[in-house]
Amino acid sequence: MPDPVMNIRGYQSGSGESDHPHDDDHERNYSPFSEYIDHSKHDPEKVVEESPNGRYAKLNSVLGKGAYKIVYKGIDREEGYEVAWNCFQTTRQEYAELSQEVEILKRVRHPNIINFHDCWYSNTEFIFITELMTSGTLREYIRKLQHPNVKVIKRWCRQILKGLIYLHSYDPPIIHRDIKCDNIFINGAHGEVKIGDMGTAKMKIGKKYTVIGTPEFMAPEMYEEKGYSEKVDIYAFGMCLLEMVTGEYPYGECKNAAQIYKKVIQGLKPDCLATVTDLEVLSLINHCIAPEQERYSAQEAIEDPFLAVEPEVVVLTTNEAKNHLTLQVVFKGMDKLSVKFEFNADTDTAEEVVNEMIEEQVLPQQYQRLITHDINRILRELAGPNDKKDISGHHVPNSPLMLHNNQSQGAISPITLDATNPIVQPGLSRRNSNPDYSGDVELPFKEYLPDTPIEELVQDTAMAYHRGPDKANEWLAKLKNQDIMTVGDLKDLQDSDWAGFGLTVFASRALRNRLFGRNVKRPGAMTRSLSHGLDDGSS
Ligand SMILES: Nc1ncnc2c1ncn2[C@@H]1O[C@H](COP(=O)(O)OP(=O)(O)OP(=O)(O)O)[C@@H](O)[C@H]1O
Repeated sequence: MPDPVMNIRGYQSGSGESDHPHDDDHERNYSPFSEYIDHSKHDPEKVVEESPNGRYAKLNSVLGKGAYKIVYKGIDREEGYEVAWNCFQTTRQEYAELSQEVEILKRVRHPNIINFHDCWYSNTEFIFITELMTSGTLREYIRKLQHPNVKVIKRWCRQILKGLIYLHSYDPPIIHRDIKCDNIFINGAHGEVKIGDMGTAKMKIGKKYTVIGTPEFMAPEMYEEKGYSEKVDIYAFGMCLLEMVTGEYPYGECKNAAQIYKKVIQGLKPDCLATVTDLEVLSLINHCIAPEQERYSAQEAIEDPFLAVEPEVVVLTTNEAKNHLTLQVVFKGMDKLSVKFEFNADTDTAEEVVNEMIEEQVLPQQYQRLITHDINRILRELAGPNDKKDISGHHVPNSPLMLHNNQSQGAISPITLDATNPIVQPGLSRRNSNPDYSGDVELPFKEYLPDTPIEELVQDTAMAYHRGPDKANEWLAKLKNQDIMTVGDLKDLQDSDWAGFGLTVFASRALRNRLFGRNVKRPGAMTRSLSHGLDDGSS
């Protein structure tokens, strides 16, 4: 086996400074920066070079230098915004070999990955234009904030993982190979986090003394020449998280790459791991730096309890009597799921409605207690100090605020919208996991003749609301139990008759909407709305 230490890229000192101890090597092969250094003395806004097509201009302003490339500020003349102009020393032959990679990079588009706009070869350099990041790297931020608070760390982690989920979902997966806090950039006032230094991993492989990663962040399998998978990015992410929470560079106790290598292949963890006291963080790090077979995927990591987003219930509208409410479950900080539903304080209880939403797979079970608790809090606040409840939890209608109403108003509208991170719901096809999908009825309105078999209505409804055959059969059994055999049998029923079927509020609403044509999607009625009630009268 070749000496792996000779095969990894320039060791960076544990002090966390971005020095490049293999400068010798660079000097031997080329001197990428010396010809540019004096430019900083001149006007930083001066255009010093243009792209072959004239669209991009390089300004006389260096944004940063790494071991391999020098990055300048540039301008996209067509769009009128600033870009990063990256110069990477390489041969024309190496550049030609990269053409396939480059085509892939051009197609990579994700809010948590730095955009790659264009590239060309010029005068011993591979030049590529990327999105410009304005606020430095995560590593600089960690140093600046000293100990970033847990909320900030969670926000960073979710964004990095969303980027990784996207890259790893390619077939074959795109492996970054050099995830570390120096390659994760922060943008602007909102603290957007993006993965950078994309696609240069392959280029670096060709360089002497270099490979693929940074020793402190390299998974054990990367040191062995047996091949590795996208899980190496998760290992590196685990090390980034360790750096975020401790402020220390992992394996800072090691003096050189050889020492790190020895520890990593023996399964010895970085010393600073022992200083992590928060058990949730520790568990997530351990799942990320575990041996490859046991290691989390990016999706599993984002679903880890440490990163789970706690839902909150908000009141959207209430009537004057404050007994008919429109509530919404919001998952703050994550556009994962939002559920709007109506709640009749006289006839519904938080427990029943939440159970129903879980039963209908509109809400994940794990939030049952939290959401129930939140709805009850809202009810208490709305009812004020004189509120009374009966033994079943229903509001007693002697409260001056409460009007009695026998009709249950609970209608639940599932909305699952996030192009990059769709929540997985049985019966909800991936086809629907795009931002244009409003989560409700997809079939066109249909007039059912009275002698239409009840099966047809039930099947259409289940399909329209993305419920599987199991649900349809369950609804059908309940209706048939009450001798409902045709659509005609249902049409003339009163609300109180519907209550006798034992269907959930959701199922009754869905069937009635389908039957009577409320809220049925017609061509052009698709909205971009994140929240779309079953019974919101929008159509
Ligand atoms: N898109 C960008 N926007 C703003 N600044 C950037 C951008 N990309 C890189 N830089 C700056 O240039 C510096 C060098 O870039 P980078 O670290 O990616 O180079 P590298 O040669 O690939 O280095 P290494 O492999 O050591 O990470 C960064 O530290 C950063 O300051």
